[in-house]
Amino acid sequence: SLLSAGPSRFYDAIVVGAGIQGTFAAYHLAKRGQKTLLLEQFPLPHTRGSSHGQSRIIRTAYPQDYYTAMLGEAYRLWAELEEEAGTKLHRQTPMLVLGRKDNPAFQRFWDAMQRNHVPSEALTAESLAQRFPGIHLRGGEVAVCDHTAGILFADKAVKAGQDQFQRNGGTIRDGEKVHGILPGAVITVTTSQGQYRAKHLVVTAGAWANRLLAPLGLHLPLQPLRITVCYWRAKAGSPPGLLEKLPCFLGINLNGEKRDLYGLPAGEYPGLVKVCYHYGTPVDPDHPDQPGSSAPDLRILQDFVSKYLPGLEPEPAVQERCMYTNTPDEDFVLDRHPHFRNIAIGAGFSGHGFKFAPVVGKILCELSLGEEPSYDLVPFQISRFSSQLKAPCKPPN
Ligand SMILES: Cc1cc2nc3c(=O)[nH]c(=O)nc-3n(C[C@H](O)[C@H](O)[C@H](O)COP(=O)(O)OP(=O)(O)OC[C@H]3O[C@@H](n4cnc5c(N)ncnc54)[C@H](O)[C@@H]3O)c2cc1C
Ligand SMILES: O=C(O)[C@@H]1CCCCN1
Repeated sequence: SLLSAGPSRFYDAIVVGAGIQGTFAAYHLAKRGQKTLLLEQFPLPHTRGSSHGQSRIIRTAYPQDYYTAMLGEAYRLWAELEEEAGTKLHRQTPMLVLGRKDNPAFQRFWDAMQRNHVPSEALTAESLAQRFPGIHLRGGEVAVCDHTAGILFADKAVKAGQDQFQRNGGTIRDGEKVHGILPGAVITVTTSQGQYRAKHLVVTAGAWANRLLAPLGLHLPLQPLRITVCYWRAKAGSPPGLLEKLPCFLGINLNGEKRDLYGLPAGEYPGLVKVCYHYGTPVDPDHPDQPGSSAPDLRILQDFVSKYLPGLEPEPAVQERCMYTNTPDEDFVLDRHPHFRNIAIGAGFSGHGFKFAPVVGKILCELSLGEEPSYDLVPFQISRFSSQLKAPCKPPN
């Protein structure tokens, strides 16, 4: 029974899912003095979710002001974790936003960067060619450089967050899968190994979120996608240092693509540049190897690399796998369960959530404790989906 199981079965808060978001939710809860349990289905560290690998982009450039507004605090909290852990978790490198001047999506970036005074600089194709000779733009394309950007060391960051969580008194139980959540003033969580109780719960289950939420009457429009992460080698005879001198870049609708393409300079694999397509194949997170081929994404990438990064071999040298969990508008879900208000949900990070994790974790901590969140969460509310579905006609402008 629960009683005979001893006091370790009772917590102030439980967090389900130890990716980067759950790790930071747990970290903030523990720092706030909450006795917190972080549960993870796989033995840690693992590579079956969305938070593994060595690098993620951090940047202030965002088309939507509500993301840029979170980034000031995100940079500060990342630096705080670096300080606490005594490890470097990022390195600064400029990020180029590339696109056609007349492209509306590119203009939204550019306008927002001006509006929000992001330290940045516009580059013509000619000045870009001088500064970053590895990138070849084509007619009508320009670049704007975000000088605040950098690369987060993803695996190290997950580990550092979990270490600091434990240092603040938190408990991690990995290789332990949550099977059921029984809501109430005191919530009961049933796992592959036992039962735990807590007054506050955070669900940060990545691509598996709906598996846990559906039994609680919530079906979020989340689409897990399999992403092929590709690393590319310089052609024999390319100028030495070419790859290291590349910045991060985000190509908006380049080469006629509907989705963005992006890249990171060599670092994790010496001599290999990471260049990927910001989309993938719908996937069941428990069977990530099943049908649906990544060939179309690869062809998109090869065509892009051969035209825009001609110093690279047009065949990827290394391929890895990762997952996105996309919402229809690609905005996150940061909200309480509509009926069970002591359950906070963080989901649908849509391939751009890593940089925000310290702030996301703080928000989820506040939501789970029933506090007023530090940010306006309207863009992230669950109710935006139900109104979309219910409204038979467009609301008046
Ligand atoms: C290729 C790629 C590139 C990206 N690039 C960037 C970038 O440049 N910048 C950026 O900011 N973001 C980027 N992202 C996005 C970012 O990595 C994700 O938004 C973020 O990692 C999502 O974290 P998460 O904690 O929500 O999910 P996850 O890391 O998947 O964590 C969820 C965890 O919950 C666990 N879990 C699920 N169900 C259960 C259960 N029943 N019981 C116990 N545990 C459970 C899972 O095992 C998993 O560990 C990228 C993502 C990918 C894939
Ligand atoms: O969040 C980011 O900054 C990147 C941009 C490119 C696609 C992957 N995510």
